[in-house]
Amino acid sequence: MEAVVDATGLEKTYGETAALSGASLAVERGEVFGLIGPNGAGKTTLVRALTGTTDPDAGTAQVLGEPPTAIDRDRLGVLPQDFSPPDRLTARELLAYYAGLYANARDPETVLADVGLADVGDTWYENLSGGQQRRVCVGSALVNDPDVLFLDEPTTGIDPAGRRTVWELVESLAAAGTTVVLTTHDMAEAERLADRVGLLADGSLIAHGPTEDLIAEYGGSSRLTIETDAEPAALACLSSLVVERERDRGRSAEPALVVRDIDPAEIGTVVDALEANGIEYTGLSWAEPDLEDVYLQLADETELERTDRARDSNDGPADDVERSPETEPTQTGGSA
Ligand SMILES: Nc1ncnc2c1ncn2[C@@H]1O[C@H](COP(=O)(O)OP(=O)(O)OP(=O)(O)O)[C@@H](O)[C@H]1O
Repeated sequence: MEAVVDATGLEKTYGETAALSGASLAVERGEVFGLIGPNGAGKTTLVRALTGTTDPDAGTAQVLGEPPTAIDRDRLGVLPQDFSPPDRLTARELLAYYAGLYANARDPETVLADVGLADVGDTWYENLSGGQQRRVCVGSALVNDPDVLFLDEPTTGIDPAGRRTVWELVESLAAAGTTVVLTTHDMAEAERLADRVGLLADGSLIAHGPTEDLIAEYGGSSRLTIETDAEPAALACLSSLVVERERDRGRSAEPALVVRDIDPAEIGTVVDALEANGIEYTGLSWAEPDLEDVYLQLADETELERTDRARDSNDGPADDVERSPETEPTQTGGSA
């Protein structure tokens, strides 16, 4: 299939900082590609290199078969992370203004409704809430009905209902054939929207693939989390299972007991064992691994690698240093 976005070996350095260090990626027509990665990983720089708003120091990028600076602007939609339109125009006027810049723009009224802002269309941009402002920005990025749409953290600051509105909009655009590249820190957003996800760390794509493949490869096992004040007794009565004390991300800052690799059908056995031993618990939740597990696993590996590299450079030449298998990169500089 034809790659609509095609980048190889992109490098970009700001002073001492390597924002991109050999990033490669290929996105096919009609695909939604989600870019995830820690703060400072290089996501925005990659989007900027792909949309012609920054020149890479090395490497090549093509969008729709052209260098990014040569693309017909009617075919490209870009929502920068820090887009700020004029304050003293209403949401409706802003969308009409941006529509007016293109030969074949969508009807701005339809776009206003699509981003869920029909009832605040006459409010000045400066008086819209942060989430409403971001929705106007999303609308203005796609008002030209682009063939390729880059969205840099499109839903930051948008409430859960508004986020769903934007997700549905992206889904309907993708269904109609628009190629979408989006960066996000919201793993649910990447999991829901992206056909493929790429994890960027230290300026290169260290893993990429369909979400389910990444979860199968890096996500680990299912877990049953048990919150109880009687941890020693619970550990003793569940001694036939693999139980560890872990922080259950997203719920409580306190570590809890976690039974790993457990089938939902076995939850009853655990509950029976706890009750038979008179162990009270305040919470019991089961979860399958998801993209957040992949992210945390790979981010941990990257951190380990970075520590390793720093230690090697302090120790002198790395050639004679033996690395443990746990700290080997999972995939480096691969092309998505
Ligand atoms: N114009 C610039 N001048 C100097 N340094 C920059 C510039 N743009 C980016 N950087 C640096 O390059 C690195 C990558 O930044 P980038 O904004 O691409 O990361 P990101 O993955 O988008 O981060 P975030 O998730 O926080 O948005 C960071 O260390 C950043 O400080």
